[in-house]
Amino acid sequence: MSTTPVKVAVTGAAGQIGYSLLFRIACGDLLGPDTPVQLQLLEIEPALKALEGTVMELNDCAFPTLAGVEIGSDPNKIFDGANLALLVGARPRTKGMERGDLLSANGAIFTGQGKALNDHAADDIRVGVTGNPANTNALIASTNAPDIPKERFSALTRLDHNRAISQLSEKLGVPVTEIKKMTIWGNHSATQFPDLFHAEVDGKNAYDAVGDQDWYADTFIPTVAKRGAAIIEARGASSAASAASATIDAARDWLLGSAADDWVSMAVVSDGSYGVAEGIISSFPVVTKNGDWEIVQGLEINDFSRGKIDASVAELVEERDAVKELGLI
Ligand SMILES: NC(=O)C1=CN([C@@H]2O[C@H](COP(=O)(O)OP(=O)(O)OC[C@H]3O[C@@H](n4cnc5c(N)ncnc54)[C@H](O)[C@@H]3O)[C@@H](O)[C@H]2O)C=CC1
Ligand SMILES: O=C([O-])CC(=O)C(=O)O
Repeated sequence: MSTTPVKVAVTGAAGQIGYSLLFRIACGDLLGPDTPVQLQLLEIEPALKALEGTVMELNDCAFPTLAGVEIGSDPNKIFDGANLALLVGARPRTKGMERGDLLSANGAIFTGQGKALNDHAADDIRVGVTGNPANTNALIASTNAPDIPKERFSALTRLDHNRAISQLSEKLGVPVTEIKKMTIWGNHSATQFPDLFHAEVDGKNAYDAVGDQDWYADTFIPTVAKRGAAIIEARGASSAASAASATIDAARDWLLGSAADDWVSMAVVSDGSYGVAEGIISSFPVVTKNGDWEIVQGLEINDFSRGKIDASVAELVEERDAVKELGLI
């Protein structure tokens, strides 16, 4: 095992996603069995007592990869020297809300955290935002961290990506391992566009394998895009273990690389590719390597996809304008 621990900061550590995420990171699911991790956990003051209990449990697991745990409510201290920051801490929506309704409640969290990351994180910092509305919160954090390259911020659409794979696997009766090149475009919201036109099932085109435009448009897309709401309806609380799992998948692939015959969905700063407004944080198909990502280029976008991508991008532009109005960026 290498000796220098990777410092992983997690915010909202006492929340429900945190309760799953911390144990997965600590046991090596993020960086593998040979890389020790130091957890640096941020919570608001009233939640620190509960977090102390979680830390007791982390210690009780005696994970060989867990080098240490620090907790606190000051982002300037908790982000000090962090190599990876997973920004989960934010209010979840409840029944009947859209994630965008959380902008005014959660947006301000990401200004202060962006500044603290800017001033204290390690030079190689990567920042993954899970807290909703994730894309625009990532934009707020990035804008408030002008010294950190914009490419170091991403928002989580990997849960949507995994949901799309799972739904397709169920429909076609194939294992999830046979499904490659899934893409979520746009916002982590009900306007997101899960794209089957470029996905593959056992090497063949997924849209053709389904062969049913009505199922694609009227069942698959809304099921994936509204899965978060369906889980809130069923569980009475928003998805937690699956969100933690996707947060791990996304960070692991970003740092360690995506598979050679596949790509992943990540919301990253747009360079204008595929006509997506420059500067917003929108989900694309990306390949990753050593902590860097590249948008997959050259995919043909048909009229159906164009309309869906444009609608989701329009929503992101509206969210950007709203947080500008609120003085957060
Ligand atoms: N992008 C995605 O795919 C998903 C995103 N989410 C979002 O993740 C966020 C967290 O969800 P849960 O863990 O279920 O919520 P939760 O309410 O169980 O936990 C959130 C935690 O964040 C803490 N917190 C609040 N303000 C903070 C601050 N300024 N600094 C540090 N910690 C702070 C709270 O004290 C709480 O412990 C929500 O916004 C939720 O909507 C949830 C599922 C999927
Ligand atoms: O739906 C929500 O509010 C939580 C979330 O982001 C998801 O499950 O995708």
